[in-house]
Amino acid sequence: MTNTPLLPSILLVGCGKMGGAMLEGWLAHGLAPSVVIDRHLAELPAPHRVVRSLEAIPADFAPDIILVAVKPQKANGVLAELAQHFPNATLLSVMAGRTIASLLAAYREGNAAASPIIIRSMPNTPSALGAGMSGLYAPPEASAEQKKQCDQLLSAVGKTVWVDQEGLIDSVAAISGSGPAYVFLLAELLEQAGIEQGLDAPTARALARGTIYGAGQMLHQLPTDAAELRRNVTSPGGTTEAALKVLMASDAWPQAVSTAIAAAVKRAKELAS
Ligand SMILES: NC(=O)C1=CN([C@@H]2O[C@H](COP(=O)(O)OP(=O)(O)OC[C@H]3O[C@@H](n4cnc5c(N)ncnc54)[C@H](O)[C@@H]3O)[C@@H](O)[C@H]2O)C=CC1
Ligand SMILES: O=C(O)[C@@H]1CCC=N1
Repeated sequence: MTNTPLLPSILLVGCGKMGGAMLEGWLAHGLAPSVVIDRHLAELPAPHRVVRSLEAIPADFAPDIILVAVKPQKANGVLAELAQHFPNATLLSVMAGRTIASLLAAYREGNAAASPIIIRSMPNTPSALGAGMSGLYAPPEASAEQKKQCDQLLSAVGKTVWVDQEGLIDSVAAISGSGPAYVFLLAELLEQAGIEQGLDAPTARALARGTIYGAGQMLHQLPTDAAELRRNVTSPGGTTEAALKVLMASDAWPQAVSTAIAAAVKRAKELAS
């Protein structure tokens, strides 16, 4: 654990792939005493605790932020239960698609008098390595302190951007929330193509992964436009140009990426309630 100040205390509801990735990063940064609810997590280093249900939370535990990281389709029951224990909580949702209005309605199913503040975010799994990229949206009624605490949590595991319209969180989900999967697919396809071209599997894997890492580092460290970095690789009449003619054909990557992102945004809208 480092000497950086403690992050806000959290009640993390759902410690799967995304909740777990963030928790890994937070534990490395120093998290105020926090509680995780998930049936699949065995234990946590003290002073943090894992419990199986809300009833098992210590009565005097009052988290700064309740972070909801269950599947969007499974949230309603959890929210209704949370509302009975924490009627005026600050909730940070990482759930794709689910709107603040739908989350509030589910909360009030459990306690009609509940008045939580709900902030939405869309992190990604590189958060586990401190290399996350998150978007956040807060409604006008959220206080500066509530926004600051949510930003602190996500900044501790990567970079953050705020959007000023709730609907744009769906665009964030499509680009950076789902984005690591697109990059991992590229790694798979490059590796496979390397094998097709005669490389042995470990060599193809090392080349594919090392290349994505190196290109990512260039994008991370240099202010240069991606297009210029691409042109720097592309010798006139050379090998890259031959490959890019295929990939950059209007019906290839430009169309496929645009259509894929639109499909992700559409799915987020379908998950709204
Ligand atoms: N996986 C990713 O890369 C990202 C996921 N998200 C969002 O994160 C949320 C979780 O997704 P994943 O982590 O991928 O799913 P997951 O299935 O890996 O994790 C969900 C976790 O919630 C737990 N859970 C289910 N019901 C519960 C309950 N009533 N109380 C406490 N825990 C409960 C499950 O045991 C599981 O560990 C989703 O809403 C998703 O939209 C957001 C950004 C990226
Ligand atoms: O696939 C999903 O719905 C979640 C949200 C972004 C990444 N994983």
